[in-house]
Amino acid sequence: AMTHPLWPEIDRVTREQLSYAQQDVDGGIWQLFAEEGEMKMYRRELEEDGLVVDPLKAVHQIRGASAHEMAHHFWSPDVRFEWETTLEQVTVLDRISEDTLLFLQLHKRVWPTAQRDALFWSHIREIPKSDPANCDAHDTWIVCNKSSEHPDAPNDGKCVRVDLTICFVCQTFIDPPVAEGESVSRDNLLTKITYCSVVNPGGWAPASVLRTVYKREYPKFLKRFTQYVIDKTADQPIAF
Ligand SMILES: O=S(=O)(CCO)c1ccc(-c2ccc(C3CCCC3)c([C@@H]3C[C@@H]3c3ccccn3)c2)cc1
Repeated sequence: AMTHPLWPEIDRVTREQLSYAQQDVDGGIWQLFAEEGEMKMYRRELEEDGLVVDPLKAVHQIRGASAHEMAHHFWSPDVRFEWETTLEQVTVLDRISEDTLLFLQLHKRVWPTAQRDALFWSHIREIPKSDPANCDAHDTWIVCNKSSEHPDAPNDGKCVRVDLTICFVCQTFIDPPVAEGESVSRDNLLTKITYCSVVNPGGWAPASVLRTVYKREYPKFLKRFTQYVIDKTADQPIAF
């Protein structure tokens, strides 16, 4: 709840990530490295202590599912294995509040690097209409994932612990607009997605291997995830 010791960090980081996600990808610092249909993926080449960190920013737009549906399925532990292909284990260590969970994830080993795990809080919230970040969207949702500590998941050296900050921002526009009182169909839902990720691999990994994995895995993940939500919600009433 709001009184949880992590709450101030969760609130601050979520706000910071929302504004970071909404900054335009000016061609200057961001390098377009993948483009498929409406999906465009950018990265910045960045190394910290010789480790590839390469911040990533992806923008995508889809029809047929709402911002709430996209954000909810990205956040929900129950469906994670239905779309995430790089995980071996997912554990929810703590339910910090109704909309904030503490995850421990074991990632599949990326040869020849050591196996990685990730310990992070995951917070979902709707951005109120009054918030200027919402601009003219029908609804705006954000999921923010940020590495954290937890007594039940000490960094025991069996795995290399990554450090990650991730945000998944979704905005739904009703396009074309429908008259008051008219029902909205799924075809009218135009949802814009911005996905930002900074993953520090936490220990040595060859730059060439990581950059190859990033180039392969990120486009695959965003395409697979969005299609999964569209398919899963197709015959259900729209959840805004
Ligand atoms: O958006 S999320 O929160 C979705 C919840 O799972 C998330 C996304 C990605 C990661 C992640 C963690 C570790 C690693 C590497 C680092 C060295 C060896 C493994 C990677 C590499 C980049 C590749 C990758 C990219 C996309 C998806 C999965 N794998 C990614 C973690 C969380």
